[in-house]
This record gives sequence, structure tokens and C-alpha cells, in this order.
Amino acid sequence: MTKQEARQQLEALRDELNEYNYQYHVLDNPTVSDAEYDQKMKQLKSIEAEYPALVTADSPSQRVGGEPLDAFEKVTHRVPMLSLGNAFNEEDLRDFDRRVREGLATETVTYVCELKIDGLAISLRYQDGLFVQGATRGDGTTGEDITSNLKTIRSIPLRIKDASPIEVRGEAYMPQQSFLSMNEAREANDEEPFANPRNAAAGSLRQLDPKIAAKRNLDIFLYAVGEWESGSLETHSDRLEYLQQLGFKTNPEWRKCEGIDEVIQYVEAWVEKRANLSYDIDGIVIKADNLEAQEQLGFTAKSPRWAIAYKFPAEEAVTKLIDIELSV
Ligand SMILES: NC(=O)c1cc2c(=O)c3cc(F)ccc3oc2nc1N
Repeated sequence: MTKQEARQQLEALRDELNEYNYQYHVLDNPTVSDAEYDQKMKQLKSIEAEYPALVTADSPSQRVGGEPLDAFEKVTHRVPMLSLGNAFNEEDLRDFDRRVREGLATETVTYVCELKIDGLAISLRYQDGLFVQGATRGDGTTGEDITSNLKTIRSIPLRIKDASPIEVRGEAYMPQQSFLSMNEAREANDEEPFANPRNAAAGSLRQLDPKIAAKRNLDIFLYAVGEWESGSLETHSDRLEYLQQLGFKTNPEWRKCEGIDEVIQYVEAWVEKRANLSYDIDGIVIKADNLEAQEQLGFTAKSPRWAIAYKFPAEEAVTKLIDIELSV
């Protein structure tokens, strides 16, 4: 095979494998058998072995990186990654809504409600369509570069159609099933089990060896845009739809709510439905939908004034109580 033929074959195989990966891990709708996927991957790797110069950053063979790192580099978030203020009951939610309406001098606010994924806040940066850097929130201004670990998350696209620089944010998490089977394996090896999926996800993303992170079956839901020069959308909900069009995994349960009464209905519905999810949530995030309204309301030193997190009553407090009772 000539170098030109190899280049063409590799491009076709990359596109095919990245599309299969998207259907399987983002849409949860596999279109080929594992055997067929593995066969194509083997073909790609053998041509890349023959022509190493033709390996590209978005090749599916590059998901599980090379050598373990000695340490994580620091990353500065030019747009700070802040944390959300909390609401614990209906009164807190109504107080939040009153502050927003007063700040905007408007009667009713359109909100977007999202499930609050109980994981790790993550930032992904794309340049010329390529995934170039991934980082933790850290202290909001300085995070850790964990690009090699994030590349192992199959639902993160290595390339997107939009070539303009864009930073997207989301929550990396460990699905409950992965958590249970990982802890079974750890206990079989006399290793300390993780307390909960959130700690397991944090521990996995802090591994210096990406081969370990690759085995942890982590996943991610994207929910916001950080830096984005060419951004021209008017609402947060438009941004969620744009992220989905770009090939990112967004959580399908978000809803637009007109006014705080609809928000409270959404929250109450999920107190019940939460138990049926295949991943942990610790609350509901409520955001003013209009981006100009967000701009007008701005931020306190550590949180947006245009969003709040309604926290479910802590479940682990109950299990801890039971553990104590059982242990006496
Ligand atoms: N865990 C989550 O599922 C989740 C978390 C955040 C944030 O932490 C968050 C922090 C901000 F300063 C602003 C918006 C946010 O939106 C968010 N939206 C979500 N869905």
C-alpha cells in the first residue's frame, strides 16, 4: 500500500470508528457488533504501525495514552469555574426566584432545570475541532490538566465539527453499575472499596496512569459553555441543544420551566424518580435561561446569581446512621 493509500484508508477508518463510538457511547445505540468494531480497530492500528507519521490526535487508537505522568500540569481557567449556591427547601427556591425577578425587574423568569450529576466538574477545550485539553475545576481559577485521563472517556468526542475555539463544561461521573463491579473487584483483591461513585470518579481521574483510568468506565454529561468567542446564542437551552448537535453527551432530562412553580413541580417529580437513574444525582440545578439575564445578574465572589442548586436531603446521612446502629 502506498503512503497516499494508507492516508486515505486511515481517514476512512477513523471516521467510521469515531462514528461507531458516538452511536454506542453518546447515543447508547450501538450499530455494529464489538467484533466488527475490534476488527476495524485492528486494521487501523496495523496501518498506523506501518505509517506512524500518519497517526492523528483524533485517531481512536490515541484514547488510551502512553506512559504514566509524573504529575499533573496546572491549568488556568480564563473564565472561572465557580460553584453553585444551595437551596434546601421550597422557601429557599422562592427566595432565589424573588432575587432573580427583582434583579431583572420582571414578573416571570424562564428557567432551565437540570439533574445535578454527582461527579466532578470538568472543562474540555477544543481548537480547530480537536480535543486539546481537559481540566478539573480545582479552586475555580486553577485546575489540573487531566487530558490523558479524559481521553479515555469514550463519550468525549476527539473531534467536533465546529473549528472555532470552544471550551465546554460538564460533570464526569461513574455509573452506578461500574461502581458496584469495581468495588467487588477491589474487595476481591483486599483493596479498600470506594465510599461512593463520586469518590470513585475523582480517584480514577487523579490516576497518573491513563491505562488505569481507562478501565474505570467513567462517563460525562456536558452542561455549559465556558470560553467561546464565536458564541452568538441567546439562551442556555439553545446552548444545550448546540452541544448535543456538536456530538457531546448532554443529559436528556433537562426541561425549560416558566416561573418558580413549574420549577418546584420538576424538583418534586425528581425526588421520586431519582431512584430509577443509572447514575447518582444529588439535586437539581436551576438556571435563568436567557443569557443576557445571566449577564445582568452576574456573580457573587464564588457563585452565579442566576443559578442555584436544590440539594436533596443527604441519603448517606441515613446510611451512616444505619451503619452506626448495625455496628453497635
Ligand atoms: N453537577 C451538575 O450536574 C451541574 C453543575 C453545574 C455547576 O457546577 C455550575 C456552576 C456555575 F458556576 C454555573 C453553572 C453551573 O451549572 C451546572 N450545571 C450542572 N448540571
